[in-house]
Amino acid sequence: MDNPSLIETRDLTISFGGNVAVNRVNLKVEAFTLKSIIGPNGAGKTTLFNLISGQYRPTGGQVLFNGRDVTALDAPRRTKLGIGRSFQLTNVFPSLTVLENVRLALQSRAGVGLNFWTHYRSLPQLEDEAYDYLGKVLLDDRWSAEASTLTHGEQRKLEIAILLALDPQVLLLDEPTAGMSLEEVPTILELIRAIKEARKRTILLVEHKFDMIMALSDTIAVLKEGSLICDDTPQAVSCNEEVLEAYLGGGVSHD
Ligand SMILES: Nc1ncnc2c1ncn2[C@@H]1O[C@H](COP(=O)(O)OP(=O)(O)OP(=O)(O)O)[C@@H](O)[C@H]1O
Repeated sequence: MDNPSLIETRDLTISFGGNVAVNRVNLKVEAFTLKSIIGPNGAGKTTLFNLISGQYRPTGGQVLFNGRDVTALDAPRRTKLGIGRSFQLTNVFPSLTVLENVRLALQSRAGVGLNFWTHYRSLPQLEDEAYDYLGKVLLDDRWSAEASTLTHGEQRKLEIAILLALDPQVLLLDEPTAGMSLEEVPTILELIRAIKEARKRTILLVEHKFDMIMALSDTIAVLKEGSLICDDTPQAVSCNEEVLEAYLGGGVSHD
């Protein structure tokens, strides 16, 4: 038998009241590739992410990770398996410094937990490593700042550094550059490109920035009103009639 896709959804569905936000979506994400999920506003992109990461339970269908059915697992268990998702602020401790936040992620990955004292010897090493992760998102110069004092763009960078420090097999990036200044965007773009080119991680990306999607994606999945209407190479997607129609009729945001 062929190797299973790293992530697969089968007829994945969720409704909120009468509103079917994700409708029988069959998606395959191959290991070490970057797939973007696009679609007009309200198409179900973030909801699909929440279903894959375990934040939402589907009303129908399955999520498989490495061939294993993980539909019944909650988000922390899926994170442990290797499905990592950055959440705006929910995994940032506002009163700790930027460096401490990343160090905590490294400690949780290493299973060191929050007990600093019994493991004090490893702290300098973890701090060096945390500092390196901050360097990757160009936030090292803010290492000593309290997280609550960061600008919106800096907070997003910190979330990405935390996610990288957790070292998941799959990175779910939901609009990683949202709220960033124009000068900050290229850093994140280059970081995602470097992660992709290292071919050690699999990336699922929701983005509205079209140029970024075209430049980075191996494949692009297009959602419209909760349904998957196309999943193909950037070139094929860009000339797909149904996709063009979905956007022309659906009001794509060009931010
Ligand atoms: N917790 C929820 N309760 C009720 N409805 C929800 C919930 N989460 C999502 N929805 C609905 O699901 C649909 C899809 O929303 P979703 O945020 O996934 O779209 P999106 O494609 O990410 O949109 P955008 O590009 O604007 O971020 C919308 O109609 C939204 O109102």
